[in-house]
Amino acid sequence: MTVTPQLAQLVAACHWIGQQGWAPATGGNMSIRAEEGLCLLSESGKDKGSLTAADFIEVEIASGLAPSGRKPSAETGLHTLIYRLFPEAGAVLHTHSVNSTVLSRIETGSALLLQGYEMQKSLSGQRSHLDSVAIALFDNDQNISALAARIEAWAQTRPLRYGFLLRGHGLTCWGRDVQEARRHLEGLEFLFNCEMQRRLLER
Ligand SMILES: CSC[C@@H](O)[C@@H](O)C(=O)COP(=O)(O)O
Ligand SMILES: [Zn+2]
Repeated sequence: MTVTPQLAQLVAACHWIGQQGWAPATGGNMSIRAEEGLCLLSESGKDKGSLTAADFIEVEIASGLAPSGRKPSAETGLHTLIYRLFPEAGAVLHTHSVNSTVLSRIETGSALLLQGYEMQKSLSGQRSHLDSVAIALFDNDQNISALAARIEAWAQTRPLRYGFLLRGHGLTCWGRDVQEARRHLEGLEFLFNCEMQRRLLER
């Protein structure tokens, strides 16, 4: 497989995610959009902090099938959903940090509201800490097709921007390219950390 600059950046992002402790024990999955209706997705069950370019599998965005017969992520259906919903999305990063896992359980509503933080401006298009950023929050489901259908239905009536949380599971976020997806991931994780500590201290 040709190692494009985006694939090289994705592999580097996976190593960084591993170093942050956001992909413990094979958790997490990562992908980029490729040519001709394909995406390149991490192979299921690997340690995502030590992936190489050879650990990424071509998957058809329309069908979710891997022509090679290799086994892409168990959460392939969420990556392909994002590429179908958002033509501008070029990279998707899914992580299992402690903060996203716990906060998504503490918050019982259908979105985590972030407001009052300068770091909201790490999210493309955000201009002020005075604005409110809603990160959609869905109940987790082992049936990925059912989960993807719920997320798709939500996105038909409400804005779905930057990423979404899965309750007790983690964060899936995206960007135009690996660089933007990585900035969104780092910004959101920083904001989750702040929000977690604010909720603990303000009780
Ligand atoms: C540690 S198991 C976690 C998995 O069920 C899943 O949530 C995950 O993120 C990784 O699955 P994978 O199939 O390796 O992409
Ligand atoms: Zn996961």
